[in-house]
Amino acid sequence: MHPLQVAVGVVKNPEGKILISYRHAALHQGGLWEFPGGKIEPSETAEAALARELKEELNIDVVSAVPLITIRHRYPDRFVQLNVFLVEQFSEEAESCEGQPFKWVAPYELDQYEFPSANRPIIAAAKLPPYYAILDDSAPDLLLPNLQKILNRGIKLIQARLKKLSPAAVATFIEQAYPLCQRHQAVLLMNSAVDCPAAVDGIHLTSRDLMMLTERPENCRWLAASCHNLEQLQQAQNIGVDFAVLAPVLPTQTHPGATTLGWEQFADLVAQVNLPVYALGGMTEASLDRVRLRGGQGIAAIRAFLD
Ligand SMILES: Nc1nc2c([nH]c(=O)n2[C@H]2C[C@H](O)[C@@H](COP(=O)(O)OP(=O)(O)OP(=O)(O)O)O2)c(=O)[nH]1
Ligand SMILES: [Mg+2]
Repeated sequence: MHPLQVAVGVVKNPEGKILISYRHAALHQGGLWEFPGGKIEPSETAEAALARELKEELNIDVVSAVPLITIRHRYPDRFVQLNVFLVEQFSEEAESCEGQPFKWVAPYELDQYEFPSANRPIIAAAKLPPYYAILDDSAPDLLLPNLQKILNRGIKLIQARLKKLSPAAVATFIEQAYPLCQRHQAVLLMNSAVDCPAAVDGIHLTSRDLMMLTERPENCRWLAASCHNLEQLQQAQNIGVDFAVLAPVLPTQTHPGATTLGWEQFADLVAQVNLPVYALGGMTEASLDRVRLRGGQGIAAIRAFLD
């Protein structure tokens, strides 16, 4: 059976607030909040349906939309494919054209609203930025200067992969790095291979640690995982990981000679799970459009943000 095709917009205004609207109780999945959108007509592209729905529902003219995430979800009574776009460029002020209540909310406030169950990964994708920097300790003296470089570049999501440092050195690093990240409103995750002595914003699981879990660890604000194949991506989805990093997409200096997925397999794997997925391996900031066209959330990199 083919899913019902739906176009959905995560509309973000210049202050970074996101538009949510209330689904009338009589509708399928009614009485819940949603991102605006609706069914794609047989003759329409997803982009055209998105523009039409946002005009009909909110009188918004879409200027540009980029793919954010695609969700396939089976409700007891309906199988849907939600083709979700990020809309940061639009004209006209939003208004309620169908009498539906709507609100602009900060990304962190999205958790306070009840959405249809298919929306959980959409909310993660809406909160997550396009770039994910991996800070490694191959040169321990450069850890803080490199972190500063990444933050100055405006990167808002960072993983500390400190596999060589002693626990004491990790503790000292966090003492300095975490307040710095908070001042820049950046999220700091610690790789699960590191014995983390102090609180940060969450954990990035190695693929090995991911496969050993049977459920999501408690008290973990953000949970990410490294994946290399479908089995790992599915495990990440099953235990409720917020986002995954899929690697290596292209050849890289850090892993010379490793077998790479290539773009086609990246797209094919991403399409099989409902998760925001960052591409890692041979990426630069300029690869973002290519990743988005293949269903990815964005770019993860070790060196690309340090040049
Ligand atoms: N617009 C939207 N639909 C969602 C979201 N999450 C979710 O599961 N859905 C589902 C609910 C519905 O089964 C389907 C959207 O179909 P719909 O019936 O609202 O479509 P529409 O706006 O074209 O409505 P209509 O004119 O046909 O009444 O997608 C979401 O965040 N936004
Ligand atoms: Mg609608």
